[in-house]
Amino acid sequence: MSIQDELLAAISWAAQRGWAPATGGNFSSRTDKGYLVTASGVDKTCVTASDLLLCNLDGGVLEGDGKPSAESDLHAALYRLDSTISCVLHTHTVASTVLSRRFPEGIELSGFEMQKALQGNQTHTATIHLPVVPNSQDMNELADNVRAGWPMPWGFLVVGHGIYAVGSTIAECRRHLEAIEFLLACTLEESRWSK
Ligand SMILES: CSCCC(=O)C(=O)COP(=O)(O)O
Ligand SMILES: [Zn+2]
Repeated sequence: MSIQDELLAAISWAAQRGWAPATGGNFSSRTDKGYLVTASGVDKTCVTASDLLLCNLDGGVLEGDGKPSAESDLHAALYRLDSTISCVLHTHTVASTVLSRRFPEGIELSGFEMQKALQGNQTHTATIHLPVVPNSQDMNELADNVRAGWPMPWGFLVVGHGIYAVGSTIAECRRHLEAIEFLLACTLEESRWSK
């Protein structure tokens, strides 16, 4: 499968799960010339090849019509920051939005078997830290917030905004995104126990 087709499949997969409501979310994959990224403001449930733009690593458009994602410069910053990142998938979900507002200093996870889906983890007994960074409409500032907490091998949350998952392949990035979302859904559910 081509990178373009694999990225389109990942976008459709995420959007069908309701993780990209109201045009929220943006998705990209590294290519030999830069990265392919979703156009801004498109309905992510029906993205086609014409909704993808090819950008260079400074975020400049090389090919494609329309405007790249409003958050394209953050994708570019991530590809520049870490040469092992080949895919960035960003979603807006209820669990990530609520928990990033509740825990802006980051989220500790332990005891979940699903932690092992996050690269480098072999046991549910470890305590792992899911980083949360402050939101900004300025992508340079948002990228600075991410750089301040680097490395973030699976991705991070942005306060009141959503999940940015990263991976060395599109498949790994999908696994990280799904695992993070699952772990956050469990954490949100558990927060109801004390009520
Ligand atoms: C509709 S949600 C606000 C914008 C946003 O956070 C997002 O992820 C989508 O922006 P894009 O320009 O990539 O469509
Ligand atoms: Zn967003």
